[in-house]
Amino acid sequence: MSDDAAAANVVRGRIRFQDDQEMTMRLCPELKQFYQDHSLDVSKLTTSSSLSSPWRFVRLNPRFDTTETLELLRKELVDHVIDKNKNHTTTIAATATRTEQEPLAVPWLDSCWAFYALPGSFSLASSTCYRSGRIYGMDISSGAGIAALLTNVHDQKTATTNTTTTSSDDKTEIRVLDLCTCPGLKLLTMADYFYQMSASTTSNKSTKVKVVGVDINSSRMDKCKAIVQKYWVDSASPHQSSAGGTANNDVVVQLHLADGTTFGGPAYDTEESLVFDSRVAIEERGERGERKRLNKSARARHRKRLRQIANVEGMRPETNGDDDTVTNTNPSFIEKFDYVLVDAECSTDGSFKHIRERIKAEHDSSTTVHQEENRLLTDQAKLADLVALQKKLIESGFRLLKPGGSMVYSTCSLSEEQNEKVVSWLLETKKDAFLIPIHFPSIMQSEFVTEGTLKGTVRFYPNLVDDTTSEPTLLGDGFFASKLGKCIGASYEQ
Ligand SMILES: C[S@@+](CC[C@H](N)C(=O)[O-])C[C@H]1O[C@@H](n2cnc3c(N)ncnc32)[C@H](O)[C@@H]1O
Repeated sequence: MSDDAAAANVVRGRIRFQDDQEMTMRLCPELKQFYQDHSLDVSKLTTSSSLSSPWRFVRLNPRFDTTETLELLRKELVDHVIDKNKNHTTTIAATATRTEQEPLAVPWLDSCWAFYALPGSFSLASSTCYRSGRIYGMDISSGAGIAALLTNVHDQKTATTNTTTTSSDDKTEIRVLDLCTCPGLKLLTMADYFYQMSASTTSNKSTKVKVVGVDINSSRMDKCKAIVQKYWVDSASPHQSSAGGTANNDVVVQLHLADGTTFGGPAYDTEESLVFDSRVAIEERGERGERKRLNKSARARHRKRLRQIANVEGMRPETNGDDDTVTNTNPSFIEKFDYVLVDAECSTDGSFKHIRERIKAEHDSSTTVHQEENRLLTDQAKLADLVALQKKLIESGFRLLKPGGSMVYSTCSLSEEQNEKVVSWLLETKKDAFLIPIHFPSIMQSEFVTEGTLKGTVRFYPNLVDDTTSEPTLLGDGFFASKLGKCIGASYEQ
């Protein structure tokens, strides 16, 4: 075997090299060292175009008929294959594999999450299903993080029919917080999960769910608002909406433009931060019949309505339950949450898109943003600032978690400093915090999904293996996830 051929072999967590690429690009030495230190053998990298997943993952929007969406997707995939093969004389049936023509259900995640894999070459931007909001583009590793947060059983092979832990009949509201929410794909996954639960419930007593997203970045928040509305989170279904049907008020989505490290604290002003509420969007759509750009007076009414909601629900001093006296030196002024996601700002070094951009940045002086990102990994002072922010975010998320609730801390970094060490820090500083093991039995035997260096956490390494076989495993991007619980009551074992 030649050296190049040997390099093309994939071992755990390593990037696949293609020896037919002419141009070899190299990372700056520090960055190269970083990846080597984190199990990514990047001694030689090919052109940026080769550094991508064989798969593109999508999730189906439950507000549309899923059989219909899958049928439409199938047609789009066939067109895609025709397009790819149009310069070849052989027939499509002879050249296209099943995996190219079928949306493939991800076998290792419960089907309630509706994740499908499409060929990596399929363009979402030109897909009608995507443009009409029938499918979301979302990596499967991120999906696994949400499954870990909202369910106890994470793996398809062991999942039972009822995976929810939340549909207790005597509970009136489930509260979910996404502390770093933009652009909002995980927020939508959570809202959709509860939407499906409420749509399928047979109980007369409906469970109300509030999903609250927080982010500090205003341009990302604008994008998030657009995404939330694109996917009809503020409606039962696009068909029902255009036909004047009922909207879904059981799952409310709220967005706050705010600093997650102080959100809900004493000096915190909900009235200022609330920028979207799905109930207001539903009311406005009811008045106007369809979504249009708001004019000046409509914008003023919109602000007023949001303020009214914020006033009613916002600055509510919490009751002095015995749970808070121990954990909370910074009492919260909003009701606490059953589920908290802290998908923290990170150095993004596990993500395909960012790795690609990083490599380009090292060779192209015009891409200064990504050169700056590269420095995040190699400049110790910048890394320390980032870790300090992550600690504040995880601490804030834990402060806002109800005793008995669950929280996921995740990043798309492979760095221990930003992952296991942040979680260990929280466990050491909060006496009522404990780790809940995340387990995906069928894939954790694969070379790309392992337990983290902290027992019970999980690491997904970016999967660049061309596993487009008849029974592919379907793994995605680099990701780290940990699940934490909060003890109930003041007297607990340390
Ligand atoms: C990894 S991204 C989140 C991705 C998002 N969870 C999703 O699935 O679409 C991290 C986000 O954290 C936000 N962020 C950074 N510092 C923050 C802070 N102090 N408070 C709230 N959000 C913050 C960034 O603006 C960014 O949108």
